[in-house]
Amino acid sequence: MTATPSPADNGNAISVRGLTKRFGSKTVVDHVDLDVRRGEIVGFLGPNGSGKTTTIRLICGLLSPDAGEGVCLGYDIRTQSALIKAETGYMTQRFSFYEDLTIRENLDFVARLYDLRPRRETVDATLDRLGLADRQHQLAGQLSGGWKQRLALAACVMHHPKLLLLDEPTAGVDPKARREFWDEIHDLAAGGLTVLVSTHYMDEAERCHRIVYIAYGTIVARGTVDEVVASSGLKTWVIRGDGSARLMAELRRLPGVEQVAPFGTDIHVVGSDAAALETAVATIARQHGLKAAPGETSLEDVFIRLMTEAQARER
Ligand SMILES: Nc1ncnc2c1ncn2[C@@H]1O[C@H](COP(=O)(O)OP(=O)(O)OP(=O)(O)O)[C@@H](O)[C@H]1O
Repeated sequence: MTATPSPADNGNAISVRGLTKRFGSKTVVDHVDLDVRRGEIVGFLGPNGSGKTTTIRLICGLLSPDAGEGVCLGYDIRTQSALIKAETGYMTQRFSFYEDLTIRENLDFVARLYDLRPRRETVDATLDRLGLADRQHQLAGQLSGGWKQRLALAACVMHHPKLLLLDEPTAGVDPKARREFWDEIHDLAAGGLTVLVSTHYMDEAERCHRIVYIAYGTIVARGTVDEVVASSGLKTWVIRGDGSARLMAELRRLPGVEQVAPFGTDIHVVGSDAAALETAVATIARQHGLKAAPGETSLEDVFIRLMTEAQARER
């Protein structure tokens, strides 16, 4: 397929403005602006039902927006969805295979579907590229979660897309397989592929070049992980040595304390009023003869705060 890409993308693989989608009376994507540079890995985070999947589908033209506009890979998301799909790999939350076919047979099926030629060489190259060659004759149904996911990724990149849209690709996959999957994603991005990936995992967010946080269909934070943590204005103290429920309950009652969470035998105490937080922590530490020290605010602390704020706005 050929078409002249629009010059309006300014080097971005994705550039959308005011993207809005309603289902019935509910607005699930609400004036979303999003830019993703070519070769960038952007993490898309947010609570369940916040609009991540819907936004991804709008970007690749699987759904049409009720309002808003944009370009993806230089093509208009409203009118050129076939061209976008041809150059995009989309891994959905529940990828499926023929369980009674081997890895090779599954990939061969996908290659036929997309009329990829030369088919045999394309499948061979994909098996090699994703480290699947040694297992090519294993039945898909007998693979572990990590290998199934690798097969799904292979099926998505076999046609050499320019953009990968990954919707919670590592749900239910063990940490080692997740790490290998992310190494693969970074290799692909280093080769020029652009990746937009939705996830609920903090460690995965930290492996993205940039993150975008969406709540109730609205983007409420974006930037590098450090930028998002810094812009939250949250401070964290760590009280060492007593993670008891009683101590946590006492802390929660004090002004300046917004979040209290146990980490082993430590307690992490988080708040946005630095002075009030320090007073609260010092009071409790003194009363109980415990040590307290300033700690690092985690991305998880920031996301919990963003979620709480978004819930309060919705009420
Ligand atoms: N086809 C549809 N018809 C009606 N409502 C829908 C449809 N698709 C999604 N929704 C609703 O839109 C909202 C956003 O859903 P979406 O799947 O985009 O969220 P998400 O952020 O991807 O969630 P999760 O993290 O759980 O995958 C949800 O309330 C969902 O129930």
